[in-house]
Amino acid sequence: MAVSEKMLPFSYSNLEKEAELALSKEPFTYVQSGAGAEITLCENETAFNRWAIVPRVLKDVSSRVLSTDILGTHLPASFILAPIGNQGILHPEGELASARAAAAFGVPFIASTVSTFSLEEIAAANGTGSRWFQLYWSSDFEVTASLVHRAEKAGYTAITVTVDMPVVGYRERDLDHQYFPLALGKGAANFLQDPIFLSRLSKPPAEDMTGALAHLQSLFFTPSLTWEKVKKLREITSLPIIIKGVLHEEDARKAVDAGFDGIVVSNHGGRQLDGCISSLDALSPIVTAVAGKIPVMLDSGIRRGADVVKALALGADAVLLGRPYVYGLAVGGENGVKHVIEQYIKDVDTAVALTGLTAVSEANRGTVRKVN
Ligand SMILES: Cc1cc2nc3c(=O)[nH]c(=O)nc-3n(C[C@H](O)[C@H](O)[C@H](O)COP(=O)(O)O)c2cc1C
Ligand SMILES: CCCCCCC(=O)C(=O)O
Repeated sequence: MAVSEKMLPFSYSNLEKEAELALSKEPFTYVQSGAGAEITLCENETAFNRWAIVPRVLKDVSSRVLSTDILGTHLPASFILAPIGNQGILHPEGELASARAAAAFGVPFIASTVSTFSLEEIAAANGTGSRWFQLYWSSDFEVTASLVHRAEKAGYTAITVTVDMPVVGYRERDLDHQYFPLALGKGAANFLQDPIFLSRLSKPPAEDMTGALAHLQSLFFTPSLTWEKVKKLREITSLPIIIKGVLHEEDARKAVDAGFDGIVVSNHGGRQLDGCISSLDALSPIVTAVAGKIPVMLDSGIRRGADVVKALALGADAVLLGRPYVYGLAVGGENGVKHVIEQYIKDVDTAVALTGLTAVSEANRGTVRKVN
């Protein structure tokens, strides 16, 4: 029986196990692992267990609204697919398969700067679906601007700038394997098709791929990035700009003051600073600081429908789904991602009904209680 015909797992843990069977150890570890001792990776999930939903009964939940709109983008079940780079290490169709699956359900897809396929190829696969572009700020500003302009032209409707990677996290298990997909060229498509990037090379990639990838590595990180510099994005795009990777409420205030349009509370799935706060624990002070001025989204640790309800109850406007959908990709390509999306929609719907809500917008602080 072909993988795509097999019954795909419903539980996150079985999906992860199937992905492990489908992949060789290096790419599987790249997705599964976190930084350091993986305390934060683990905390991202256990933080959800410290909150319990306190359901209401006899509320007539026969009709339920799961959708929300964020910055002009419709989210059918209050989640978006998170930017995940290098998806070609998981399946030959990589982001193309994920973007097609997202479009089939009308779920927005965030394409990473370090995708295996270029943002134009992903846009073509996503078709009439909705998509945002995730930006890693390049130390060559003209390359950054070029990526943003290409994203605008290709129908991306928001820019999500990830700010939690001034340097890469100390990912011990990837170091053990000496496995770095960016260095292998698995996330280079956007650069190798960029006229400004290409103009910087002394030889075209076809003649010197090693040199092209070395140049990419040399401009990829910008540890000198500041609020002042990132504000320059406003001068080069009229699209909404969302800051991803905020954990401190003071930074959330700065994002509002700097005129950004949204925040993603995220610790990058525990892949950057091990020992930092879980996203869920960071959420409430940020929601208070932002005071409804801009949307607040959350990722890192969303594994089931009840997690979505808990995040919304604690003030998130929507969530990003990360590892689960790329495990689906590894196990079954486009069908695998479709399966995961379908199950999350059903699971959110079930959790909403059993919480006693008729719409996700009804989730509030009274929906949950801190239990330990
Ligand atoms: C394999 C992998 C690659 C990732 N690549 C990116 C990326 O290119 N850009 C980005 O902003 N975040 C990236 N992230 C972080 C995700 O967007 C998201 O914050 C994280 O997956 C959330 O944690 P969770 O998957 O455990 O829920 C990546 C995460 C994983 C697991
Ligand atoms: C050199 C590290 C680049 C990593 C880009 C993808 C990503 O964000 C990740 O977490 O992995």
